[in-house]
Amino acid sequence: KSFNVGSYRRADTPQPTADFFDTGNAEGERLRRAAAEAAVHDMLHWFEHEGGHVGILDATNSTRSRRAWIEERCKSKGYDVMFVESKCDDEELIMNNILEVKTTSPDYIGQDPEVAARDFRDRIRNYEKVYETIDEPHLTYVKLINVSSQVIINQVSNYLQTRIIYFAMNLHITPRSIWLSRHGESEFNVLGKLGGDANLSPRGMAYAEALPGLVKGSVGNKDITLWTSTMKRTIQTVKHLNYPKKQWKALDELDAGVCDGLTYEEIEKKYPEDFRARDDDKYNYRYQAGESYRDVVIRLEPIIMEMERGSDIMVVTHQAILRCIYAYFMNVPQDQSPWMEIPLHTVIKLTPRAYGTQEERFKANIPAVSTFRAKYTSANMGGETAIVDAERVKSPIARAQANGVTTINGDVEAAPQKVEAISVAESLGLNDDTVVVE
Ligand SMILES: O=P(O)(O)OC[C@H]1O[C@@](CO)(OP(=O)(O)O)[C@@H](O)[C@@H]1O
Repeated sequence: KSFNVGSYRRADTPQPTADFFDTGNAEGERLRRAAAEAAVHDMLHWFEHEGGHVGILDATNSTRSRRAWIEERCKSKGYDVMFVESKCDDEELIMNNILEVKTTSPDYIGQDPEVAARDFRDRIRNYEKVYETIDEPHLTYVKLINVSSQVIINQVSNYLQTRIIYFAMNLHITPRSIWLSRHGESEFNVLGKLGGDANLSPRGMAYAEALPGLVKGSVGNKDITLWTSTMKRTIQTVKHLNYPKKQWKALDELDAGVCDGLTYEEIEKKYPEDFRARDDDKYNYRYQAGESYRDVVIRLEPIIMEMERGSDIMVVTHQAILRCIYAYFMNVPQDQSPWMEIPLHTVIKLTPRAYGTQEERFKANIPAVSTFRAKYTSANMGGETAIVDAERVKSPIARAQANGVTTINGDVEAAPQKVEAISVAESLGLNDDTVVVE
């Protein structure tokens, strides 16, 4: 979990000018100190009382005294500290950073970009006055110079620290985008069956044909690389795209083990306990002889690392895999990520920026079944929780879907649990125009 001192400071001082960061400004110093103390306090509280494991204190800890204070606060509670310093003296990189900050930082929203750029330069000068690069021999640190053209490490002693170094070395700041799509609708999707290695349905093939046109506008002349899983449905989906292609086993769909090839309804009948257990904790539930979302996240590590290292990439893969990749870039909590709706026949474009990832969606006008199934609660039976769950999802169609009705471009098709779907739809006040159950 990240504790960004800037956002604590913004609670009092949303858009300070550069003078605020001058150490001669007593009030600025006091407020900055208070923000840092609040962030450290919350981080330690999170470790002690909320089961936190790895906290990131995101701040300009750029003096020896500040680092000593952080070390003392953490060590006194028994927590290890590792510092990551990003040092930059390459003028071009600094200019790029200023451009990025003035367009995306909440400190400069709504301001004249030129004024923002000048102010940020002055702020850097104020930081420089007191800056002491990290070189304390006893501290654990990684120092990245000019992004990662030089990397200095010190007192590294455990596995997690080496992973952090590896990750930091793969980061870059060259602008790029990532296009994500599920494969086109498959024959298994139409039947409601999980897993397998089915071919695309005729509508899935139509999506494959439409894909070049769908991405053309946003990809333009960029040299993108196309990644798929090793499964037929993703390979068939990229058939008409003319970019270099690479297949990754690590992008194959979550392995449903003994449930592979079954529908959700069949699983519920055959393995009722498993079915419930998965709904209770979908992130951690591991299919018998198969995988959990947690397992998938671990096997995706090399993919994520390559994505961080690389340039423009389009990834065509599966529902569960896309949930994990999307959650990584969009910061979706673990317990929510397996329940996200990632519709078929839609391209999601993600553009990582300094202060968060921008998202755009391009929907092909080709109908597809919905493979989304909501958590099994008494909501499915139209009970009290139906109301709670229904409020969580916004539109009437999404509400119907969340309760087991499958949607095709506005028409609602055969519901897996027809009777429940009708009663839930009625209890939600959906009218005949919205819900058609065959
Ligand atoms: O974790 P849940 O929500 O079951 O979603 C994963 C499922 O999505 C599916 C579709 O239902 O992916 P896919 O589109 O790759 O076929 C299943 O194969 C897979 O088991």
